Amino acid sequence: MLQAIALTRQFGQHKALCALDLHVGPGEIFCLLGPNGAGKTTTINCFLGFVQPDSGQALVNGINVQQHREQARKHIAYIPETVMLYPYLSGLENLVFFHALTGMHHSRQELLEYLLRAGLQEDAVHRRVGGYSKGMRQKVGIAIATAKQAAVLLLDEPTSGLDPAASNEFSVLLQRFSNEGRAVLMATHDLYRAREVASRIGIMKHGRLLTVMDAADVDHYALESIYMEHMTAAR
Ligand SMILES: Nc1ncnc2c1ncn2[C@@H]1O[C@H](COP(=O)(O)OP(=O)(O)OP(=O)(O)O)[C@@H](O)[C@H]1O
Repeated sequence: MLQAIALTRQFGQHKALCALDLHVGPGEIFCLLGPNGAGKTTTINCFLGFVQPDSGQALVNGINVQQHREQARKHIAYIPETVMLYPYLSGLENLVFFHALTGMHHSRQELLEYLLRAGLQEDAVHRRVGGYSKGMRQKVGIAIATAKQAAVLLLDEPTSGLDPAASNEFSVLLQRFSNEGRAVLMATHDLYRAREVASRIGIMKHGRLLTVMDAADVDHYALESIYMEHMTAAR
């Protein structure tokens, strides 16, 4: 569903991505770990078509993003670290607005149900988003993503700043995405959450994917230890 083939991108003299190969299949949750500047966001931005690779390919459902950006984007839902919403509109009004942009046509009632399924409290649905917490805004983001019914979900540090309960609820929602056969690629600094939710975990550094492991094969301590080994190694 998601494939990076020798994805390479340089900014000035700096190599942000060095021949990155990555594959995320249907129903998989792939968590990308790595220090600041490792290239996680650049990878996601290549799949979104925000960044053009110098060489290599980013494929979404077999569609080359660089050649057919709009077509590829139809298959993608994206949740950034901070979901940008209209503060003077309610959660439901935001969802109605952003959903209309996808060209799909769910009824208001159906969209309301998407919001509730994303975990937004019923009494918040009609309140202005300006008064929402970060976790509540993320839930609207999840509802926008689920209502789009995209095959692929891209997330860039979606749980940063969420309290543990909200972060846990977020994991449950990701699991639901995965159970529906969607592919999920999530960049995160949260080793604990990655271990909890991922099917596979990749560690990036200096634009390279250093290792990929099945989450089931490591416990939290082992993951932290593998991560630290890579961070302290010369390369
Ligand atoms: N538009 C840009 N112009 C110049 N350099 C950039 C640009 N985008 C990314 N970079 C550089 O590419 C490298 C990788 O950045 P990227 O944002 O992909 O890292 P990251 O792993 O997501 O980091 P973080 O965990 O801090 O979000 C960094 O050195 C960054 O400064």
